[in-house]
Amino acid sequence: MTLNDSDGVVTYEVRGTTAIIRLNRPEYRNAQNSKMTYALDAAFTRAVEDDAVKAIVLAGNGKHFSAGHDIGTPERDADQSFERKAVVWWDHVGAEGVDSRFARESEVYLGMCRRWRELPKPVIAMVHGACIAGGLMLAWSCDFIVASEDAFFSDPVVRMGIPGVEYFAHPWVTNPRAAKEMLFTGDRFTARRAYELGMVNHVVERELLEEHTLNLAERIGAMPRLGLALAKKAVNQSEDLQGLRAGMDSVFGLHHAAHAHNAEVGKDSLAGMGAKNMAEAAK
Ligand SMILES: C/C=C/C(=O)SCCNC(=O)CCNC(=O)[C@H](O)C(C)(C)COP(=O)(O)OP(=O)(O)OC[C@H]1O[C@@H](n2cnc3c(N)ncnc32)[C@H](O)[C@@H]1OP(=O)(O)O
Repeated sequence: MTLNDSDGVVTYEVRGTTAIIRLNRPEYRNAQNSKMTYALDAAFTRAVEDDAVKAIVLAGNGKHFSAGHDIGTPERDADQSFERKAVVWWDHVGAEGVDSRFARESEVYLGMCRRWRELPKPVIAMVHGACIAGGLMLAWSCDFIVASEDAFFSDPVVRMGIPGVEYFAHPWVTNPRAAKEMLFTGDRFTARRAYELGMVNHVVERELLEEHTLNLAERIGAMPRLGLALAKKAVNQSEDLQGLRAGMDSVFGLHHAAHAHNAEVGKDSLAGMGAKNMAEAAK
């Protein structure tokens, strides 16, 4: 069964006991706007609610897994025009200052990724090509990351004056020194390096990526449902006791200090550099 959301920015397919959700803006390297994020949320919900689905795979169509947040396509989000869905009480504090951006990023970036991390079914990120900034957030909120040899990972947003992506898991999914290297240099970490750091579970040849990931998902899906859900919660709770959740909350404030600084000096944090300049700077 294959279903597309109304705009096709995410596709949904079930094979065996595995739901495969794919980011689908290949022409923009799967740059994420709110339309995609909400479509992704709907796809995850669909997979959770389908009793026949035991595990979920998250992938990207086209050359790359994801180029991160949309910082320049015609459909990119604008804070003031964002159609808020859940953070309704923020609607009552006006929309002239930081509130709009804060509401949007709380919900669409940090909030959604945390919600997906808590899905009661196992989720595997199947990563090929670029997995940059907002792309990391998606991969990190999954339980496993399986990467092809050509995959690379980076968080280059210090170039925009921002201290890392909203879902600030860097020191937990790697280690503090590697996190600083990733942030201070903006360098791309190869799949092998990410594997050595413990960020990635398996690295496989590109041609074998899908087969390997789907086999893994089916194998995991054969485990008892409740056992899996509890084991997932157990590990997530352990990470939170090691400070992940509270750390992210505290860094979210620094993130917004950076946005406020950029606004104060007359820059647009994200669109300011633009995707082309970011791509050029990373070479
Ligand atoms: C807190 C912030 C969080 C964030 O996530 S900020 C976003 C950070 N992301 C980046 O810095 C990635 C920038 N993009 C790249 O480095 C490269 O791209 C890639 C390595 C991902 C892919 O390279 P290649 O395969 O050669 O494609 P291409 O020709 O550079 O891009 C194809 C089209 O996709 C657009 N695009 C790429 N990334 C983004 C993006 N993140 N937001 C919006 N558009 C993007 C380009 O501009 C271009 O578009 P056109 O065909 O119209 O020239």
